[in-house]
Amino acid sequence: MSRKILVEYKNHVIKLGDVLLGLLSEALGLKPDHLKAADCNKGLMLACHYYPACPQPELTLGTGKHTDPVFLTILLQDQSGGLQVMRDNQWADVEPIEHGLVINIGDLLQIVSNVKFVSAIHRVVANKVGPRISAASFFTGGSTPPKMYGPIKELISDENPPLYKEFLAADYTAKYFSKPHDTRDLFRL
Ligand SMILES: O=C(O)CCC(=O)C(=O)O
Ligand SMILES: [Fe+2]
Repeated sequence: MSRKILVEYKNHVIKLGDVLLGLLSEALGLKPDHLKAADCNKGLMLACHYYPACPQPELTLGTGKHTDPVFLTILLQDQSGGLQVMRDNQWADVEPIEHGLVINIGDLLQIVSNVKFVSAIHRVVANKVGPRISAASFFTGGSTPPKMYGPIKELISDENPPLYKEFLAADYTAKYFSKPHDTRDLFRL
């Protein structure tokens, strides 16, 4: 991707992120700007993936099973296929839709929503035909100045006590990359 296209793409992703966070705020019964005001639209990171053709796809995976340690992921995938999401304890193919984007709820949105939203468990299977290319845009949250995140106060009540403690988004990401197990559990109350 050329630098110019990348900057243009990034600007579109930021706009879409704001729209999505507005809708997600409303879905939580909050004001449309709630998640944006909490800097959930900040800290955009782009990861471009290149999966070469694999001679023995049954022996490996393109990307192992995981959840994204972020608020929201906007994923652009080519037409190869291979992305799968866990649904009812089974892997379901996320069929590529031409010019379509895949939106993933990440761990941080699960935590601030106090599990009203659940982060998507997904993986990418290897493929004999290739390469496959994808570009993932991650909203990792506000880090300058560092910001504490935890279940949103308005969503907490006696019937819905907080399920997580507060933490810095950057600490969450650091723990995610240093521990082999489910990072969401590390912040459980
Ligand atoms: O390549 C893909 O479609 C998904 C990549 C992914 O899950 C990630 O970067 O977190
Ligand atoms: Fe992912």
